[in-house]
Amino acid sequence: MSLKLGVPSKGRLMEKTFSWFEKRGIHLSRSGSDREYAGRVDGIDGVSLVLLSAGEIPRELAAGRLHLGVTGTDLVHEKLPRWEQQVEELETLGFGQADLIIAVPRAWVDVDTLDDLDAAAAAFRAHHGHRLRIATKYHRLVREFLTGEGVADYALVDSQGATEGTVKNETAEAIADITSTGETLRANHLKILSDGLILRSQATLWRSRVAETPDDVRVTLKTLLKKLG
Ligand SMILES: Nc1ncnc2c1ncn2[C@@H]1O[C@H](COP(=O)(O)OP(=O)(O)OP(=O)(O)O)[C@@H](O)[C@H]1O
Ligand SMILES: O=P(O)(O)OC[C@H]1O[C@H](OP(=O)(O)OP(=O)(O)O)[C@H](O)[C@@H]1O
Repeated sequence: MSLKLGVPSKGRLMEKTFSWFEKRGIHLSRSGSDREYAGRVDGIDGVSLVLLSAGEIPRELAAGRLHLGVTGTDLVHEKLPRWEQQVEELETLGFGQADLIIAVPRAWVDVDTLDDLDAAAAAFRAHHGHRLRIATKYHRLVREFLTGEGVADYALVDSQGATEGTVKNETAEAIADITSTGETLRANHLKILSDGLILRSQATLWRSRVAETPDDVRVTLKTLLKKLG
């Protein structure tokens, strides 16, 4: 049996993950055409590369179909309830840094904190007859955070991309999304609440706690982790 290593199949996370491994003597590459999601591993025997969406890596680790996987902290915490029981964080990789935050329109001059948001939400409901809408793909993390902070009078609306645009498009009044440089927020006239940081995320190497690990895989894992330092 081979050790299955899951890596994001495209974009910045894939390229940076490939270079991170390369620096440690392990060459990961996509085999075949640009559009073919098959991979190869040179520099160590017994490891198969599985290329898949960053968002699916947590589930595959938790199902034991991957032994190791690279994906963001945000995706593991969002997708896996009690994630510590299912995966072990082996190493943070120093890229893919992004903050999950709550942001509101810059024009809301009286709303700078979660308390202000809570007050605005009550006023919004009284005025519009429905709850203030927060667009996000991070449903679990946002709910847990707002419950902990005592904010209750809102509704989450699902947004799987271009989340900052939902305010302009009038499908939400506020958003909870990842920000890195802050450019997308600025371009969409949004501001982060001063106490609206939910989670700091970065690309991380995770080990499945449930994947079947026969002796040959155990030996490969040991060799690999030694190389990765
Ligand atoms: N602007 C950014 N800068 C740095 N990291 C980011 C940025 N946006 C997202 N990320 C991180 O990259 C990882 C992958 O996010 P992304 O939303 O692209 O994955 P995904 O949902 O699997 O995408 P897809 O389904 O399109 O492959 C997440 O951990 C996220 O925190
Ligand atoms: O703070 P910034 O540097 O501007 O980066 C933040 C943006 O990056 C991510 O989007 P992505 O490019 O992955 O596209 P998406 O909207 O389809 O998720 C994230 O969802 C933000 O929209």
